[in-house]
Amino acid sequence: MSSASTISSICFEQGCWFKRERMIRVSDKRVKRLASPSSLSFRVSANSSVKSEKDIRIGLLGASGYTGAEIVRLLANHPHFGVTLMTADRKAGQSMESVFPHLRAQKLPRLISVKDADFSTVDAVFCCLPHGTTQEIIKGLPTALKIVDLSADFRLRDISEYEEWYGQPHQAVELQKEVVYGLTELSREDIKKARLVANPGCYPTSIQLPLVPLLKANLIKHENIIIDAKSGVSGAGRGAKEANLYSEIAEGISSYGVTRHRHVPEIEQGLSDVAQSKVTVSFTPHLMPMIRGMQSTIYVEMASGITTKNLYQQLRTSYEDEEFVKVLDEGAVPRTHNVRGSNYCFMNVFPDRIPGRAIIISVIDNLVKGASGQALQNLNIMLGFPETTGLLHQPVFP
Ligand SMILES: NC(=O)C1=CN([C@@H]2O[C@H](COP(=O)(O)OP(=O)(O)OC[C@H]3O[C@@H](n4cnc5c(N)ncnc54)[C@H](OP(=O)(O)O)[C@@H]3O)[C@@H](O)[C@H]2O)C=CC1
Ligand SMILES: CC(=O)N[C@@H](CCC(=O)OP(=O)(O)O)C(=O)O
Repeated sequence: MSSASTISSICFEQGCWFKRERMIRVSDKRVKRLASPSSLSFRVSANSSVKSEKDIRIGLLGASGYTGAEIVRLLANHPHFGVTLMTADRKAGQSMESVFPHLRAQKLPRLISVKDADFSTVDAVFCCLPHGTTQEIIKGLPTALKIVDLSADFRLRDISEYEEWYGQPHQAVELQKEVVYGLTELSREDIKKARLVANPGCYPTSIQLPLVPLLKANLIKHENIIIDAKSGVSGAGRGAKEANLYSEIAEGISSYGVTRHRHVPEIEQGLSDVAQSKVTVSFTPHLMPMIRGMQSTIYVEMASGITTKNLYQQLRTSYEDEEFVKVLDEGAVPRTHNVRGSNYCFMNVFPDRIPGRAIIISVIDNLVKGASGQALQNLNIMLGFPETTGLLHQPVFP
């Protein structure tokens, strides 16, 4: 690491001055490359003449979708990650500005097909492809790359469970063994060492964040957990589907995936791991007439002798040092409006009218903490940057 001292430029970030080499804790090889004066200035991406002055080159697979665009938006405020490679499917060949005019202020490479991408020109990849297409593609990427996959393709450890719930054979069984499930606040140490992180689904994020600390502390029962969850329509992606037309969504709500939503095994996997026994949940998602936002309302039975004050205190203690998970003041009701556009999860606990039961409400923005924000939080950790880098903006209200 001795060459790191040759790049000791001073940076101001999140209220502190850092020497640049303190923030870069990647491999020796990487630090050497960063130390070369020419590599510190401009780099040309493989697929266009766009250059990035930032020192980590990011590839974005599925950049023309909602989560891809959200990563680009967030990276505008990241001092180190510059997007130098972007792929699309139907929109390959187009400029990002034509697909997402709100991102026009950024200098971005043209969208290309995955098959034309040169991955030797990037340091890390966010994979924002539909589930079912991702295993095959990730399997072919250079092993030196750090990858955060936003799809569901690597979230389930049990291959047969994946095949049952996703209805297709797993294409990368060997790779699955090294995957770290990236619910950031609960797996930080593993994420630091990971090469491939499976970013959690939006519903599983909003549900596991409140339930994991309570199960770990044995404060709630493993049975009769009922989850009523609601999502904005952007959760379904940008691809055209009849069910997501304005006339189908506006002025109404609809349940879907009743009894068999594919997030059930992901939620149960996470909860069972901490409970150290099988936890099952009743989970019903709903589509709401809103663009972004997600609320999970969770009904639990408390362990014998436990009160909602105990649950509240446990959550407050668990998350007191967390930047992005906030347990609100007692009695305050979390609202999706208050986390919109941000990486926050707001939660609270309420006593049910029925003795022994509690109601937990958790809200996130499905596109940020539920997808792109948490993915950026994870890549920051994987590359040794402060995990809040590029994520400290305030929610947009209303
Ligand atoms: N939306 C959300 O709130 C969340 C999404 N996720 C997951 O993140 C991933 C991306 O979601 P989202 O951005 O919403 O999806 P979108 O449908 O908005 O975008 C999908 C992207 O993948 C590209 N694509 C589609 N099919 C293929 C293919 N066969 N080969 C290569 N590229 C392809 C599309 O290109 P083109 O536009 O050119 O067709 C587009 O860039 C999904 O796996 C989703 O489940 C996870 C958490 C939350
Ligand atoms: C509203 C809506 O359709 N939401 C998606 C979940 C989005 C998400 O988190 O999904 P992945 O597991 O696909 O990454 C769904 O229910 O399938």
